[in-house]
Amino acid sequence: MRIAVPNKGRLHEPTLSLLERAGLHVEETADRQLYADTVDEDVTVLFARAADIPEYVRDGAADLGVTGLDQAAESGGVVDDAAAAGDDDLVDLLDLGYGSCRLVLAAPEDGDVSAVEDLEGRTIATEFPNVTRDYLDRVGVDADVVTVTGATELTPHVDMADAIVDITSTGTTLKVNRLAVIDGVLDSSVRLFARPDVVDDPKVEQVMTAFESVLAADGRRYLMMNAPKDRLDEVKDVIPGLGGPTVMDVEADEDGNGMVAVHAVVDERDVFETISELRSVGATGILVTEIERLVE
Ligand SMILES: Nc1ncnc2c1ncn2[C@@H]1O[C@H](COP(=O)(O)OP(=O)(O)OP(=O)(O)O)[C@@H](O)[C@H]1O
Ligand SMILES: O=P(O)(O)OC[C@H]1O[C@H](OP(=O)(O)OP(=O)(O)O)[C@H](O)[C@@H]1O
Ligand SMILES: [Mg+2]
Repeated sequence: MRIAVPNKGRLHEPTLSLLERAGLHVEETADRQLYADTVDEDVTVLFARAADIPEYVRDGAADLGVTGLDQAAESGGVVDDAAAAGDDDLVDLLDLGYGSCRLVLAAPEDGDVSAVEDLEGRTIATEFPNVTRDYLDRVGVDADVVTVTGATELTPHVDMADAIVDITSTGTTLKVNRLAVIDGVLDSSVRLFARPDVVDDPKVEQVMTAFESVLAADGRRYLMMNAPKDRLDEVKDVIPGLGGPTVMDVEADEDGNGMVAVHAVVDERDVFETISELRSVGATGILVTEIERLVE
């Protein structure tokens, strides 16, 4: 099975780190190599440009792809439900959470375009012509779409376009180019995409479970402690655990009081407060560790 992942750009590093955390270590390769093996002999990684990955998956060069929803939507149909997928659609299997950005319609701050309706018969420049045309159809506005391959923000200032559809995240690029957002076109983040015919493959489900386990571990911590047996109920009340803590008998303390070891998964935001509460109900030897993966 082949997974296509970004070969460079902002999505490259976080994707490799996700594969690593998911237990799919990618074997070292010389720079710019196109393929790499992983520790799983059935899984090969194929490095491609983020924008090309959807096409690699649709064509069958890869079975799975990791890239932005914006790129997948630009290349053709994307569905959430494999049962509803046409042959040429991609199935959006999993939101991997990073690469969050928005495709927006923007126009010069002091210009005469303040709503999409103002663009009737005018020109929009973008690196995403298909997403832009779909959007214009949706809102019922007839405008010309000009495709550019970069520096889109410049085009309204050189009379190439009246507005643009482009990626924004912090908003800095739009601001320095004196462009104001007029409408949202698409919310994007990095997803795991599959071809409809491989969705039920056990290997695909295995990769999905591995990725999900990494996402589930994010923001969670593992708490371990000893507690007096007779105060266990109070300890349990304090821990906002995942399906209740695990409790194991341990040796009695020097005074012969029964002790238990308590393990629990907690939200990292709760750790600070939980620890002082645990101490106040008699817990000792409290240990907090990171979780690499969590299969719920
Ligand atoms: N500013 C941003 N914030 C968050 N995500 C972004 C941002 N810009 C782009 N992305 C996401 O990353 C994807 C790839 O963008 P990136 O800039 O890494 O590659 P690229 O521009 O295709 O690289 P290159 O042009 O060098 O090949 C985009 O399709 C989008 O999903
Ligand atoms: O809202 P902001 O945080 O300013 O981010 C938006 C900018 O980020 C991306 O460019 P990138 O940095 O990838 O450069 P590129 O044009 O070379 O791809 C995108 O094309 C926007 O220009
Ligand atoms: Mg870029």
